[in-house]
Amino acid sequence: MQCGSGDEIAGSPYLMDSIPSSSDKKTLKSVLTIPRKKPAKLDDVRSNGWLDSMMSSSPPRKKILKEVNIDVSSDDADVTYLSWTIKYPSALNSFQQIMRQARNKQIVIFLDYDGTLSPIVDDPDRAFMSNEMRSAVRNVAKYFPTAIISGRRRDKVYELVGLTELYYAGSHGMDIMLPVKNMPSTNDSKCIKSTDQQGKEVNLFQPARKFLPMIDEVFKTLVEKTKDIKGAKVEHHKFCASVHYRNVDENNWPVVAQYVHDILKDYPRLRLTHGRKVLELRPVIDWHKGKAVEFLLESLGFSNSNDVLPIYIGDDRTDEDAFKALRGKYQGYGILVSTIPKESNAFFSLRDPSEVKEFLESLARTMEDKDI
Ligand SMILES: O=P(O)(O)OC[C@H]1O[C@H](O[C@H]2O[C@H](CO)[C@@H](O)[C@H](O)[C@H]2O)[C@H](O)[C@@H](O)[C@@H]1O
Repeated sequence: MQCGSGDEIAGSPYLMDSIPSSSDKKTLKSVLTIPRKKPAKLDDVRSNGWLDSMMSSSPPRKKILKEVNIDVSSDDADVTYLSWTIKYPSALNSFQQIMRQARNKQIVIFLDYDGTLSPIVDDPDRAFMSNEMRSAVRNVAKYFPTAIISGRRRDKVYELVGLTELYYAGSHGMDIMLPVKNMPSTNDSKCIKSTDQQGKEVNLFQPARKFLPMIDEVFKTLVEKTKDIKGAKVEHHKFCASVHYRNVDENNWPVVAQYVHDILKDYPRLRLTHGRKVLELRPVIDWHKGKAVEFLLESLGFSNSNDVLPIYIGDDRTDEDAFKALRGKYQGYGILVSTIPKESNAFFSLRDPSEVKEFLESLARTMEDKDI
């Protein structure tokens, strides 16, 4: 990726005041997308590794292979992928092995949403899951407790999935809804009573509640700061906020990053995580998708690790916390969804949401066959 040099962007704060000559239309186009008031300097994000992380986040498969000097002919790409699956075998090819491991145990399914149940698309508001995927999830939930653990806000992910029979955790696990009977300690200050979409009484576990006003404030600041950056999009996820740069001209990525970096300096109790072409600001509390998985397992009555086989399917860096957690006490299986080889704490792999659907269908079919 070509990032703009510091000089290109660190000139006058009012770039539009000096219009380039008509022969330089390309430059004009890129200048037009640069915000009028930009951060004073971009040095921090050039030296702290943020830009490298942003560049390597969710790259197209061809680009990655090119960057590591692999000829991008599809045959070679397939060979590279196949050798990677020696370390992270396909969960489809390993299905019988997984089933053998699950003998006499209760399988519990955890699913990430974006990139796992729905394909990655440019507009986060249009990341819909297919009806076929919805039926696959519905069928699997008939036999196994099933939870969705998403970076999105809980009500949004519920709206996208639309299945009442699942457990939902939003904001990277910082907002978990459970039936009243499942909440371990209702006296806990992190738990509050509420009602679900059907008016049923539920408990909410929200370990970052006190951060709500701070996230509101940061969200507003982010919206204001990035409003002139073409393609930038800020999302409020209740307990965290996201700044998307997927649709921002690459020359402006340092500007986006520096804004976020500058805001974080004013909020030492927030930290940054990188997702797929998204920067996420979240509370510094020791809570993430891995903790949420452990919390759900305990709340659902599976604290005896010998009785349960948890399976977590996800595609993002934030899912790594869950993969890592499953390698501990529970000896469960993380399944990484990826079309490109990458290092992971997962055990198995699946290429894309269509393989996720196939895997879920196989799980449900195995149980249906037992029912007959
Ligand atoms: O934990 P997840 O359910 O995977 O949520 C992670 C982030 O997903 C969304 O962004 C990602 O998907 C978008 C739609 O395909 C895509 O446009 C974006 O580039 C991806 O980062 C969501 O919008 C984020 O806020 C979530 O944190």
